[in-house]
Amino acid sequence: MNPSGAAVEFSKDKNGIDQVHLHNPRGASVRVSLHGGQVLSWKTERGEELLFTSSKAIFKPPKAVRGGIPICFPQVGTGSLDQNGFARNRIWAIDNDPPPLHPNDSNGKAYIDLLLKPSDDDLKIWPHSFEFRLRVSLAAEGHLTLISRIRNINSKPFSFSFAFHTYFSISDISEVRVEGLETLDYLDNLCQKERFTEQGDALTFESEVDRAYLKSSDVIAVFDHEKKRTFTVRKEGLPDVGKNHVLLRLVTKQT
Ligand SMILES: O=P(O)(O)OC[C@H]1O[C@H](O)[C@H](O)[C@@H](O)[C@@H]1O
Repeated sequence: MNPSGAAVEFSKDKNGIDQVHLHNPRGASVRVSLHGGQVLSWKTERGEELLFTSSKAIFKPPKAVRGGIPICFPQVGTGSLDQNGFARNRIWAIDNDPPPLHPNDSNGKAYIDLLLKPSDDDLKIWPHSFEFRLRVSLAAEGHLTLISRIRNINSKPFSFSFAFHTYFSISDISEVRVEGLETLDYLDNLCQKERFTEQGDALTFESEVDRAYLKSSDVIAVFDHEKKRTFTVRKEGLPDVGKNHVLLRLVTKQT
C-alpha cells in the first residue's frame, strides 16, 4: 500500500494465469489479467461490477476472453490477421521499469504497468518489432484509466489499428442511450463498412449495431436509465470511436 492508501496485489486465476488487483482507499477495485492485458473487473466502492463478462467466456489462451476490456491490436475488426488482432490472446508481462509518465498519471492512484512484445511466431504473422505498454490505473474517486504506448523498436515504419473493446455492464439494451456521436460519420460493419452519417439526437438500440464512428469528440456518455448509471468515456490521442470501443486512452467514470 502506498501513502495514499492505494494498493496493488497479485494472484493467479484458476488456470494459473497471473492477475493484478488494484484497490483504492474507498474500496473500489480493478482486476487485470495478464492474459491479454485485459481488465476483467471494475467495481465501485459499493462492490457493483461495471464491466460485463459473458457466462460463456473462456479464460485460457489462445482464446480471447469475452468480457471486460479486450485490447484489439495490431488490427481492429477484420483484415489480414485474425479478427481484432493477437494482443488479446497473448500473455503480457509486468513492466517493472516503464518509461516515465506524467506525475498526474501516478499520484494517488493504484496502478500497474504491463508490456507486450512480439514472439517469434507473432513476427511471422505480423513482421514488426513493437513494444506495447499499458498503464491501468484506478483513481481515488474510482475512475479507471488505460494509457497505451506503442513503440516501433526498429527503423522500419509500420501502421496498426488499436481499440479498447469495452464491455460495459448494462441493465437492458433498450434502456441505454449514447450521447456524443450525433452528426458524425460512421462505417457500418453490418453493411460492408459503408459510410453513413448519424442523424438522431442520441443513439438508442432497437436492433444489432456494429459501427465505427469517425473523428469523434473526446467525451461520450452512456446512459443506463434502469440502473440510473452514466458512464462517461473520455479519450485522448486518436480520432475514432466504435459502438463500444474507444481508441488509445480511456477514462471512464461511473456517476
Ligand atoms: O467476437 P470478437 O472477435 O471478440 O469480436 C467482437 C466484435 O469486434 C468488433 O467490434 C467487430 O466490429 C464486431 O463485429 C465483433 O462482434
